[in-house]
Amino acid sequence: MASQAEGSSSKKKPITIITIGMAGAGKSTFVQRINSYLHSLDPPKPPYILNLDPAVTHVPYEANIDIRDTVNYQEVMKQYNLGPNGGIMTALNLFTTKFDQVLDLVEKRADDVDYVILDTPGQIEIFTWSASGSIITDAVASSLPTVVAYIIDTPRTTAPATFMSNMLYACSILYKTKLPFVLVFNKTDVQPHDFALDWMTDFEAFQLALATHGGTRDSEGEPTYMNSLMNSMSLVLDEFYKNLKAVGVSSVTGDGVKEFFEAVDASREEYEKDYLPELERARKRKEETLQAAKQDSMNRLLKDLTIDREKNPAFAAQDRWDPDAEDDDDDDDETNIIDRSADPWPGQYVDLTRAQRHPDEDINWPRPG
Ligand SMILES: Nc1nc2c(ncn2[C@@H]2O[C@H](COP(=O)(O)OP(=O)(O)OP(=O)(O)O)[C@@H](O)[C@H]2O)c(=O)[nH]1
Repeated sequence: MASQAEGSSSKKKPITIITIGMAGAGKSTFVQRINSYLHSLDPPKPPYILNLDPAVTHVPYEANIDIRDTVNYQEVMKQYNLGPNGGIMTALNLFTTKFDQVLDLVEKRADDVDYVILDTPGQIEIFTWSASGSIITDAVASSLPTVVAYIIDTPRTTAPATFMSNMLYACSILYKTKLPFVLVFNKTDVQPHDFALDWMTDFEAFQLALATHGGTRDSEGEPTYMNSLMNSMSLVLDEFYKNLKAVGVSSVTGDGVKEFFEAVDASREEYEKDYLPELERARKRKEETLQAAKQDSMNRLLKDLTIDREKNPAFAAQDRWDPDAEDDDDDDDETNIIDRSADPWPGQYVDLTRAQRHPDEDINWPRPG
């Protein structure tokens, strides 16, 4: 996949915002809110939106590309005999096989939009711990400046242990993706996020909250194992907090959305300074390894051919490669990702054909996990 992020052009490339968060944290409502905020600007800056949740029944915004137009998740569950999570993951795997088309559509619109927004499946691990989630994230990030918006349900994060679990999860995503990261404390209309900022900036404030929260001492008044563990982990997290931006947002009232975009715009620089050079290094390493492996295979092939020809000169004389005899089964030209803003939607489409080489083949690919 060609990187275009480093190319120079008069217009800045759009920033991709990948929204990730626990089930019910408010991802879809947040996407709807930032979408309406961008529309309300003068001049308006309508974003390009991708819905990657195949199981959602309703999204409160108009997606440009919707996974549900390509893969019927109910059908995937039936065909592959899967439960709901396996169905979502397999649907995402199937969609990922077409992601080059998605990127093409996004890149075609790169000159007209400033923001590309990805709404991810409700079950966070389906996106963050699956191969398809990584492929999608890497593909997008190698093509456009990208930032992860980690949506947190603030009212449900006021207990120190829950707060820490959520932060550890965020930390794991940050280190996995290595992308610029914005923590979005959502639902501030219900619960202001000051306590969270306090805990993130003042280590002792968190320790105090931990010590005074119920269940942290055993019957003899000693700190519990859990309490000691959380104490140690909060030290680790202290380092992690330095690497990210945090904003409080209410997706219902729109409070904090402006600050969110300031954080996103500031992340562009971070992406260019930290992520891109690392991406280039990784690419170069991969290219060198590939070249070395190719050269090695070629040397071995030539050596085998020489021995073969010496042993069987008659066969060697007939051994000619006929390019016309090659099987031409390259069906990559097939297009079936739909940009709703450009094409009419032809109806529900289930792309399972590529998973089976012939109709009665009894295989279950791609498997979840
Ligand atoms: N009060 C308040 N409620 C919110 C806010 N954002 C989202 N909600 C509510 O939180 C619930 C979950 O919101 P969704 O946007 O569906 O959350 P989600 O993370 O997309 O949910 P899944 O994809 O199903 O995991 C809904 O009832 C929303 O109305 C907010 O800022 N304030």
